[in-house]
Amino acid sequence: MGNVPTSVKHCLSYEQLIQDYPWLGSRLQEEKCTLTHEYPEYVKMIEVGPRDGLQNEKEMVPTRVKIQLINMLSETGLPVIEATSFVSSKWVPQMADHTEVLQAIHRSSHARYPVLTPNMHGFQDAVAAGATEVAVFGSASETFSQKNINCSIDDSMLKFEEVICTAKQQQIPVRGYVSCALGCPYEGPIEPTKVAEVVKRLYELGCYEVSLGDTIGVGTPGSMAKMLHYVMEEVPSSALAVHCHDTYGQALANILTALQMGICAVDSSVAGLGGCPYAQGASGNVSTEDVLYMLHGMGIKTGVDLSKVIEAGDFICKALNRKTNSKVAQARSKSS
Ligand SMILES: CC(C)(COP(=O)([O-])OP(=O)([O-])OC[C@H]1O[C@@H](n2cnc3c(N)ncnc32)[C@H](O)[C@@H]1OP(=O)([O-])[O-])[C@@H](O)C(=O)NCCC(=O)NCCSC(=O)C[C@@](C)(O)CC(=O)[O-]
Repeated sequence: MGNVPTSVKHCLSYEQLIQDYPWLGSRLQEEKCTLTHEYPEYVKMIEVGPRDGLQNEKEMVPTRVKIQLINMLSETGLPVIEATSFVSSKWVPQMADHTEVLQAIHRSSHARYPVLTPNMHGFQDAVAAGATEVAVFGSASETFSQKNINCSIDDSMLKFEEVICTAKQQQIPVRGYVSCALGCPYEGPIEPTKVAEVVKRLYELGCYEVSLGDTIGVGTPGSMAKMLHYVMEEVPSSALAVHCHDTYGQALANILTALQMGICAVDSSVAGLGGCPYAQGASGNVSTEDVLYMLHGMGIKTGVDLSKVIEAGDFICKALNRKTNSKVAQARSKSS
């Protein structure tokens, strides 16, 4: 460690920081205690890498690679891993192997494996493939709804209602997404009241949790706080999650803002993979590694092993011949 420049040392882990600067220990410990009064003690991490992270890849990712990625993520302690989506392979060819993926993964008894199902067709295929949890995905933008799922917001709600009612009868939990919660690639800014209305509709239809998607990563702590203010007037914070893309480098700040406002469920993607096929310019989701590093540094529990997530990130980046988008993984590889 002696020859490592200070700037690099600053990139090392929280634990390493305390080891290198023992006098900081008590101060950081005090900060940790103060912070946990304001933030949740536990945050549920929803890993969306195998689905949102991979759906936009131009080259087909071999099915065995997807399976191994999910198996590695299952070893990390992540409580939720979104495995794939049952959408049209004409629209999203990368997810065409959904059945093989879902049937071959080793499911951990500690994790859940939701899959996306936009309509009854997808829901029935998913259940036949062994899905035990599904997610419907709507939008707060009319144009995005048309481009993404080929129907209006109102029509999408009719399709979701059918899925949710049938899922309820089969005791299958349904999660909901609302895309464009902080901006749309076609319509620009979206009124927070419109976001709140769509979130409320999904919640009242029976989604146990609704994830607020900053689909193109244009949000800031200011717009996140404003949007959440309106949404939380309609739906309790315990039924909300945030799903931030990092296009403008605001994702961690936006997540922190959401935590301050009582949200304790965060979507993220290993190695920061991702982008949406119907959202030009959307960069990857916030990386799971970076969110974990922030939360653990604040003394917030997740039950997830950061080192094992970094290993899974290394694996998928090598398979895709890609550099990780995670700052934490980059810093760790420089320091090792
Ligand atoms: C929604 C559909 C299926 C409607 O697609 P459509 O063409 O409007 O559907 P349709 O009902 O008119 O049927 C046309 C054909 O598609 C088939 N079909 C119909 N449904 C299915 C299905 N589920 N699976 C497989 N096939 C299906 C159906 O059987 C028929 O086949 P044909 O008779 O012509 O041979 C289509 O628009 C689609 O697949 N869109 C892809 C949407 C998608 O996956 N987007 C990316 C995920 S959303 C996202 O990334 C955002 C999020 C969630 O991460 C949050 C955020 O960041 O904001």
